[in-house]
Amino acid sequence: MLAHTEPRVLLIVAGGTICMQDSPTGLVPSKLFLEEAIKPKQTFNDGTDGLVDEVVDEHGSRRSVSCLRLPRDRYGANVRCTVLEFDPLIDSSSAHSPTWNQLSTVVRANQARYESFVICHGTDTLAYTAAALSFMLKDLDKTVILTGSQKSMFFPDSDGSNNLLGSLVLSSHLRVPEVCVYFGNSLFRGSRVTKVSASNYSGFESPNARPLAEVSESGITVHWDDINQASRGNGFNSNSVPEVDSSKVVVLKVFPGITAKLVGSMLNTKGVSGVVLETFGAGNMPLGMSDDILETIRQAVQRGVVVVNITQCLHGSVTSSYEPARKLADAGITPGFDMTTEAAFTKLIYLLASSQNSSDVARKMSTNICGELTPPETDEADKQFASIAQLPIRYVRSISGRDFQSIRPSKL
Ligand SMILES: NC(=O)C[C@H](N)C(=O)O
Repeated sequence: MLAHTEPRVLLIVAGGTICMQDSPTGLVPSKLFLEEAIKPKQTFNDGTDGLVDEVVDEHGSRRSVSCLRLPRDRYGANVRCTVLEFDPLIDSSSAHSPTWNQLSTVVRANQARYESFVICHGTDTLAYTAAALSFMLKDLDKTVILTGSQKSMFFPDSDGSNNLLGSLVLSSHLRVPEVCVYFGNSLFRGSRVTKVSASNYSGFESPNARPLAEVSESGITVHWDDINQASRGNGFNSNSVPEVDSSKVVVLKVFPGITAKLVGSMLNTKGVSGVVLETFGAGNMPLGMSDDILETIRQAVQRGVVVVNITQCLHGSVTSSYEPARKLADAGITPGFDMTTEAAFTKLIYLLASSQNSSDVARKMSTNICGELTPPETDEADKQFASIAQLPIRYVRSISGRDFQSIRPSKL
């Protein structure tokens, strides 16, 4: 028989659809989330009444909060879940560096008392918060999982219960010393995710890195080899991470016909120290029409602005194959390889908060620091199939029942 244990998880509720109720002005976060959407559900509450716990909250104060005991699971554990609800709860479209600083501070301040952390967050900017925390908590030796939902847990057909329960179970049973996202039955690395659907229950993907774990009816598959185990240190220096400030970095998406004037207006904005340039394909932008763009970038880099080149494509990496990408590199742009916009943006913010030296920041932007980037030599982009002329055509019956028609059926 398995020993009876009570792993302790701190559930931090920051806001998002998962905790929203309808109002005359539209969906807004509800203060009744814990009392009316979580506590009455048997999967989250074995009926033990009156459990309380004391935590350090998002304002740095000690607060007495409710604690739930989950029903005994397959591994003999009654997970204990302490619930800290932020005040105010927010729609994540408003979340940026103040929220990231609060979340990082709460995890750090409470880390000694909990084995793991689950964060309920809106999906709109969940990928940004997950990436920001991946950098800000990279020395933490514990599992942090962000989750949310496309439909509120106040509605019976919500995906929230599944996402929340999965996060609590995975975080309390797997040692994954990373910031992760659990959504739609997949556990992703936090610095790799991006939101790909505004409504689908599988709303997130991690395009350039497979999930760390996947859940199906038959069980939980964990890709152990992919999980960061390296050099997380023996503990956690709570003074080691400065507060981050998202107002110092901008994202500029290149579009056909973009002008030097527009590029200049972003790069020369007062207070901007970093720019994430989302370019076409493998790192290109229209330089043929106007070399002023290169000159504008060169001057900004010389002034100490860090400019990072990432691709607008969901898959693949910035390379130096094409002339425009090489010219951008010669002008001082830093290749961000296969980082998502979310990872590049938050990494730049994090590095700028940690260092005054722009060439040091630029160098680290091209270096993998917590699994957010695939160095170019291991880039998959150039791997090719065998010639299509040599590939077998497999016979697949269509859903409508119509057979595949070949112009040479006898040869296939
Ligand atoms: N599904 C959601 O959570 C969307 C919501 N607007 C939010 O990001 O807070």
